[in-house]
Amino acid sequence: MEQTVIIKCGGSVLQALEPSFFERLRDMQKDGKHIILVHGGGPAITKYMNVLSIPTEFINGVRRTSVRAAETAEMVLAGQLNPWFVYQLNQLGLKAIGINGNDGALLECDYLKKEEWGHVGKILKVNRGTLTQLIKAGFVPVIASVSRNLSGEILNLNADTVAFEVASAMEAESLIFVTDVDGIMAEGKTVQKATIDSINELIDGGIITGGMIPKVHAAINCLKSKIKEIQIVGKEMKGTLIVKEEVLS
Ligand SMILES: Nc1ncnc2c1ncn2[C@@H]1O[C@H](COP(=O)(O)OP(=O)(O)O)[C@@H](O)[C@H]1O
Ligand SMILES: CC(=O)N[C@@H](CCC(=O)OP(=O)(O)O)C(=O)O
Repeated sequence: MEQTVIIKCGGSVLQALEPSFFERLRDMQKDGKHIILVHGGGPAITKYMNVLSIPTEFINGVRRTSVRAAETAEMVLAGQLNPWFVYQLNQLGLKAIGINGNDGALLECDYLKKEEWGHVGKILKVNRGTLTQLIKAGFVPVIASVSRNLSGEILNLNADTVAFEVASAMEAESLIFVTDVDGIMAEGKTVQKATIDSINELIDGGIITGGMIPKVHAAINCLKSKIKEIQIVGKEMKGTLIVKEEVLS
């Protein structure tokens, strides 16, 4: 859909977003952009898992998810953070509507690899019509990164991956990852422009680790699916621009 912008807000920053972020969304709307928000909530899921004495395990930024961890993820993402975020957006006049992968059959999912990852999902299809209808009705869809498969089992989805899949299905013009750091950092500084090659070097060199890995993988997949503009930014919306290859000027 023309002029669609996907903005993914990480759980690391979601509840610390500042008025300038919401103003930026309003400005984008005034410029005729269709906004779709995707949010995570990793730290809050971990917090509740600790309360419930459920062990936490991450591999390369992705949570290995037991049944109880999946139940906690659904409860926290769809039951707590999504309504909270929608409320904030509505307060500012953005006409937000909260959905998860299960609502309007938005995300067709199944197990990524059950023996290895447990209840982590992979997205088979994004039902573009659900989002298009909401946008046409003037809503800002706010997507929580959890869904169910056809048998009703809960699947925990990495929010960076959801953002990429939604951006790709909607043929979005840009995807912005908002996180708790000002983009990709190397040698103590923000990398202003990163290419697929430079990202792979930073991963191989152990500079990009943990939660940054699903983000850069999603960004690389975006480049391959022709999304023109991809950014990883902090709360001030400043950070790294990800481009296919560096053009020498
Ligand atoms: N090279 C890097 N540059 C920036 N952040 C990095 C890098 N490598 C690892 N990280 C980690 O990635 C984190 C962001 O990912 P994550 O915690 O999953 O955030 P979110 O909840 O926003 O998805 C940063 O806070 C930082 O600790
Ligand atoms: C499978 C998987 O890793 N799911 C994530 C879902 C939340 C998420 O992605 O939150 P952030 O955006 O804050 O990282 C998790 O359980 O933490």
